[in-house]
Amino acid sequence: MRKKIIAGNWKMNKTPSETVTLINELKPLVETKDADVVFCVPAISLTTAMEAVKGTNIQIGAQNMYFEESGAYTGEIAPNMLTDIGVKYVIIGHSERREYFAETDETVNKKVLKAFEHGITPIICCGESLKQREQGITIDFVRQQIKIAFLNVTADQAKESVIAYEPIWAIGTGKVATTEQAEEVCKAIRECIAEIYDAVTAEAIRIQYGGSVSAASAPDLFSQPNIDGGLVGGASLKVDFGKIVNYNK
Ligand SMILES: O=C(CO)COP(=O)(O)O
Repeated sequence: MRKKIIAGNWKMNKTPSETVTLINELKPLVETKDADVVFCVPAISLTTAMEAVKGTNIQIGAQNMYFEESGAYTGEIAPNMLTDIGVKYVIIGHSERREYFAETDETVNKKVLKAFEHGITPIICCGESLKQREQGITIDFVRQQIKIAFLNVTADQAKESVIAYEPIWAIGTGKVATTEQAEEVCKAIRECIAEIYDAVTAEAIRIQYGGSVSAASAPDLFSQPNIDGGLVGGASLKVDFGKIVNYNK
């Protein structure tokens, strides 16, 4: 049985002091033993967020990381800067980073490999645009993203990975994918992992759904056999996140 993982992607929201306030507000609401709960906060707030969750089971994640160790890469964050403060998760290849910051399947793969070198768990994002869905190429497209993201990743590493399936047309639009649409693609992703590795790896890997997840849609989505939780944007900044984490109560 895979443990659920429910992560909030705060995107570019909340100052460091606002981060502390929001974490203190959410802390009592997201207490659960049933799921891993992760707050992915802006890089500048990682240290304060780590302090704010001390003594709880909440984990802190970054929203991006560079694939080099150190050097002349102005504005980037190195993996050992994350591990130094105890960050355990990093979102890799979010569609917003692909769209606005030139992330490609190849840079995603480099970052995934680098994260594992440092013992950081990547939350690897994939998902189709509305045009691709309308063209009927969703599964082909997502399979390609997954195959490239996992190049040279070992089976043991893949078992620890988290994949977030986020259809771009459902992000920030209030237009959540239907439970059937989300389950269909998450199942296809698991089958793709089984083809690359084996059934045991496919059974172990955790696959989230992301895109306008709300307290109302979470129970159905997270009860699907191939959906192991969610990557939540807007609703992770509100008390609603507590309801999403406790979707089954
Ligand atoms: O992009 C997302 C999470 O990474 C989803 O964002 P929303 O939940 O705001 O649609």
